[in-house]
Amino acid sequence: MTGTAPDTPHGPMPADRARALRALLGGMRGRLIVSCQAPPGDPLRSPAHMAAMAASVTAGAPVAGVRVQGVADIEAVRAVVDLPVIGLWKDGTEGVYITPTAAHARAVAEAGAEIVAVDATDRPRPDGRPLRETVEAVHGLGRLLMADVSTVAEGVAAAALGADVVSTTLSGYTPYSRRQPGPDLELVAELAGRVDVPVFAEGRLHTPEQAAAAIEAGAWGVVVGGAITAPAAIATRFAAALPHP
Ligand SMILES: CC(=O)N[C@H](C=O)[C@@H](O)[C@H](O)[C@H](O)COP(=O)(O)O
Repeated sequence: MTGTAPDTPHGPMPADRARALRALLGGMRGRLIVSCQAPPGDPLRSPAHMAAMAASVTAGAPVAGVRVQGVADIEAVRAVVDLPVIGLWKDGTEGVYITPTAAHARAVAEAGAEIVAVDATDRPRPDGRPLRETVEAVHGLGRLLMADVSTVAEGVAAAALGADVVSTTLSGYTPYSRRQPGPDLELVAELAGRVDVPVFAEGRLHTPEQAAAAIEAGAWGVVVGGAITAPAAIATRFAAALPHP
């Protein structure tokens, strides 16, 4: 990680704020961030349930932060969890849907997320505006930006635009990226060698061994979702291992 402070559109971020944000990232080094999200239609899909999930996970385990979807969920989690929140807003299900515009990013930041996760893939954005506008909006509100990418080139481009962290979140979810059952540790390693901002491993981390391997591959931290917070997915894996699933 470099010591560079993110700039606001009106000049450099105040030194104390920049120090606080650097400290926040420092606190995630080598550690686990838990993504607390439930898909539409899931019985756990509500701000109250996600707040309880986040509170339960973080009270019982040495977790360095949580990743939370949706303005209402972020506000609910913020009220009960005293850890850094990586916030996002999924709007839609196709193409660029993770915090797709600067307006979405502003709402996520204002809901209380210290880090705003946004789709930074090389696909058309729904409002046709450049990613740079979102980066500026997030920095203007004194927050950090996590670039969710699917390839090395996307991570390099996002870091060059001012993303404060890069995450492998979307590897396997764009038509042109590697598809595999487990995490894309190759992408983690390649990105870690190419960008000088922290790289997070995220997506299909199913086991503690994979999480450790991601750190070994160069990840600053790991973000784990379904393997911890999606009961049906966990139950399915157990059932699938039995003779009569
Ligand atoms: C592709 C996409 O929309 N990923 C989302 C990003 O926030 C979430 O649905 C994932 O749960 C999260 O990235 C963690 O991944 P996993 O649940 O595999 O540990």
